[in-house]
Amino acid sequence: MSAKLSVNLNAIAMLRNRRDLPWPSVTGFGRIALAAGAHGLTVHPRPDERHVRFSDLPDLRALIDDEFPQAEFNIEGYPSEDFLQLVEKNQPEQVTLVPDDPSQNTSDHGWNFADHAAFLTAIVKRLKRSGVRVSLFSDSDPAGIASAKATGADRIELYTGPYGGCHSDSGKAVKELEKLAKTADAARALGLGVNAGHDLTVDNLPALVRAIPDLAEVSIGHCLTADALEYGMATSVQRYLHACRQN
Ligand SMILES: CC(=O)[C@@H](O)[C@H](O)COP(=O)(O)O
Ligand SMILES: NCC(=O)COP(=O)(O)O
Repeated sequence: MSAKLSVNLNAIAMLRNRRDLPWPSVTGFGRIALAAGAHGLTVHPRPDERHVRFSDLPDLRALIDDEFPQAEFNIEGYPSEDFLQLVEKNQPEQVTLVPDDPSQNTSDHGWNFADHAAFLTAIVKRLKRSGVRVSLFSDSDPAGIASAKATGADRIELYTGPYGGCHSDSGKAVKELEKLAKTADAARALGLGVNAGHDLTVDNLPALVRAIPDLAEVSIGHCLTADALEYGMATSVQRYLHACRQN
């Protein structure tokens, strides 16, 4: 049982955007993630570019092509015309369509597949013409999966926010996990692959992977970036202390 790991670079980009300086480098941290064994990189460009910028995408595409050709690039977002053109220009291996409003702080729900059937079907058709794998962000709702399949998509990405939000309530987490597993079962039965993401952590990931044995990929950014800061802090302070001592 193992899922592929795609590292989401949005949190790194948000930190970089605090100042007009090139660090932390989005491409640099992408390189570190892939060199450490991550299977891919994820970005979620939003219309206001408050996280990853559109100009980051060609650099990430080139990083994968030039240095890690076995890795995958996953671009997530709401399928506006601008987003679709960004995808077509940067040729990711996978695109994940998310029903985000531009004003949303972060993604907080999946598609209502029945309500958006015609819209999604046309977009999936357009994207698949350029050879990209298409995944659709999905709530834990087995009843919606037949409509997801009917769009022509290849995979769903299970929205794991409600599961990740149960970090202090193990009983609730078990219930969320059951809903995720049932939705994954419905997807598998119809031949859809299953990805998952949002608020996944080192602590809540093992139970998810056990509950969905054929989970293809998880994309993780927020907590992984928090962990990177925590586990890199002591070394960084030591380097700065060394730089302070110049006598
Ligand atoms: C679809 C999804 O769950 C992620 O893309 C999530 O929205 C991360 O994006 P932010 O880090 O920009 O919130
Ligand atoms: N698709 C989910 C994703 O890319 C990362 O979500 P998060 O770990 O930043 O919550």
